[in-house]
Amino acid sequence: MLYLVRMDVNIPHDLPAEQAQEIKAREKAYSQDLQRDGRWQHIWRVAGEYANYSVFDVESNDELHGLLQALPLFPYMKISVTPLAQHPSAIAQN
Ligand SMILES: O=C(O)CC1=CCC(=O)O1
Repeated sequence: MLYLVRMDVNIPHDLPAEQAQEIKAREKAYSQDLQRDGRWQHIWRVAGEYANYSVFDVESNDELHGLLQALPLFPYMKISVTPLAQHPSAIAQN
């Protein structure tokens, strides 16, 4: 199942810079592991915003929820999820 996910990141200004850097490093490693195993298919920066659009390919809502909840930046994110279905005019199937 495919999901379009938007993540808006809002790190509090009073979080120590070193701690923020450590969380971002863990976020990157976590994200890249999921990209390598194919479940995090795309990640795009929203131009001009501290936000991304991502596409996940997972088995269920519960699996997606588990992956998102485990994001190191999860406590500092607003996340919106859009389930994707096939478009009848698409020439490529996912
Ligand atoms: O910077 C972001 O958009 C948040 C994020 C998600 C995965 C990652 O590496 O950074």
